[in-house]
Amino acid sequence: MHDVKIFDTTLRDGQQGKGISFTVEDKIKIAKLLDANGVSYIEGGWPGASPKVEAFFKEIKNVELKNAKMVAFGSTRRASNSAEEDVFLNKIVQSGAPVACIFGKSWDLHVHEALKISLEENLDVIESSIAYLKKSGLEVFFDAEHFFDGYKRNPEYAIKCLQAAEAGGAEVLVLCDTNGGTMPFEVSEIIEAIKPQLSTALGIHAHNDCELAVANSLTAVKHGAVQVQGTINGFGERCGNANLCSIIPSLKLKMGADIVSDEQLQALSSLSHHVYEIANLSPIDSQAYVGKNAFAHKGGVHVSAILKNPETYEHIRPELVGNKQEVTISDQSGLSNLIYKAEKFGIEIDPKDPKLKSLVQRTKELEKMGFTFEEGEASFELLMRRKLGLFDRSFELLGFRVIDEKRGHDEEVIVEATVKVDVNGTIYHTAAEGEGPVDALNKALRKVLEVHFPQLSSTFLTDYKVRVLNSEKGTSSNVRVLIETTDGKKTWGTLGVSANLIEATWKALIDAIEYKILKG
Ligand SMILES: CC(=O)SCCNC(=O)CCNC(=O)[C@H](O)C(C)(C)COP(=O)(O)OP(=O)(O)OC[C@H]1O[C@@H](n2cnc3c(N)ncnc32)[C@H](O)[C@@H]1OP(=O)(O)O
Ligand SMILES: CC(=O)C(=O)O
Repeated sequence: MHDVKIFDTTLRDGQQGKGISFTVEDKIKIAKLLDANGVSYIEGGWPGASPKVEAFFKEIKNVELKNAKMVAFGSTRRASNSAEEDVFLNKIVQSGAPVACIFGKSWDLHVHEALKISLEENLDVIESSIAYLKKSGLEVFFDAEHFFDGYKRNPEYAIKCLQAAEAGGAEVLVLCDTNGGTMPFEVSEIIEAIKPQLSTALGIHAHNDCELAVANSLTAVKHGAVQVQGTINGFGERCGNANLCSIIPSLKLKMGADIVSDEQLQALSSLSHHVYEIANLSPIDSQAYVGKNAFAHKGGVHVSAILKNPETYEHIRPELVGNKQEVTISDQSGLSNLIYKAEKFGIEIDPKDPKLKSLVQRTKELEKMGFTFEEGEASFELLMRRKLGLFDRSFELLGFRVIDEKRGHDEEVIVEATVKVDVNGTIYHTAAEGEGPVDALNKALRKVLEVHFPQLSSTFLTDYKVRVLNSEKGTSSNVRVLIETTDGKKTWGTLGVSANLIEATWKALIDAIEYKILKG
């Protein structure tokens, strides 16, 4: 495989995605991560477009980058002025970035409709803009905007635009699928058709409007492209840009391109999550390679096979990209799912133990009632231990009562819970007020339990979700309550199902507490 360079545009095109806005500090953090992860070029933004971009370029000069070069983005010059006079081209030069990437028109429609200049004038605009940046000492890439659409309408003119960029001295001619509507077979055909007419290296910049940006990028590389532009997690305008979190492992593991080291590849999942966190977005669990579910197995047939050999249902070992294998428990589980989980929980089992078969059945019955153990794994571990005779309750409930009292439209609700429990033969009766019924119950219960089990004092609820299961029954529907609890180090999920919201909550709460007591 020929040499391929990764060009990241998360900080420029990625930020053109709706809902994504990075501060200068965010951009510095991301640039450092990209550099550490082996990216060759980092496009920092369009100097002159916003003061934030200029502040970024000023700030990034103080950061020592080990792998990557900074790139300043912009457009070809305005037709009404020379390149030397062009405000934006001069902003690129002043940014201090050693590399410039400018976009220019290669679709005649855009020249006529958007720029409103002649086709000849546009060729001069492209060549003179690039020549000026080259003369200013920069490495220059030309983003041929709408190249594939332009080529399909007027191939001669689209090629002339690339040749004008070549004449100006561009180091790489980047073919842009700006509207994201090109098919991979078109990318193959068009690249093969233009190659003989050019002597400059090609790059690819694909958008994801047909969910093909990654496929188009890899196809372009297969046909000789030496630069792939994309963004972390595929952030970008409309449906996003080509996702580098898929392109990097595909290039390295499937196409043999030596673009990042093994260690950098292992940091990919973490890079993806960091960038989501900085962008204040929730990660997409089903994301290829780096998503939480990318190697999660649910069907019993799959789990049975991966226990024998993971290659049966995994296209790569998850550790190569810093991800991990997971097995979930559901109504589609078989004995193999349970065996896998038992090992994970540290429970020694005899696979022939008939209790396991009855646990598979019980799991399916509970799932039918509305339990989803995929999210309530701690509840499943307790169920498994109970079924195998490996778990005794730490306390017995003798009763609880929750009172909600409201005495007028504008009055606050007063909530009080009383709890009666037996701990090691001693009976306790406690009461507490709370912000709501869950809070009051939790407080009343903890008054007793934290005395006997001090480890509980470090635990608190981080999430509480309620889902109505059979909504056609209206207010008498079953509800599922999912609780997430943490002790600061570990987080675990528990659940309860009932037609009564308080009862469903109680079950989830008790499992959360029992789980912590069990784990010490
Ligand atoms: C495919 C891409 O993603 S390209 C990058 C797109 N990103 C952005 O646009 C984000 C940053 N942009 C901006 O902040 C602003 O658009 C600016 C500062 C660049 C320009 O702002 P304004 O001068 O107010 O112009 P406005 O945004 O209304 O229109 C864009 C202008 O650029 C011109 N233009 C578009 N492409 C090019 C090009 N390749 N070369 C030269 N001029 C171009 C348009 O014809 C239009 O000019 P006009 O005002 O004479 O009609
Ligand atoms: C240049 C660019 O961002 C595009 O054509 O999509």
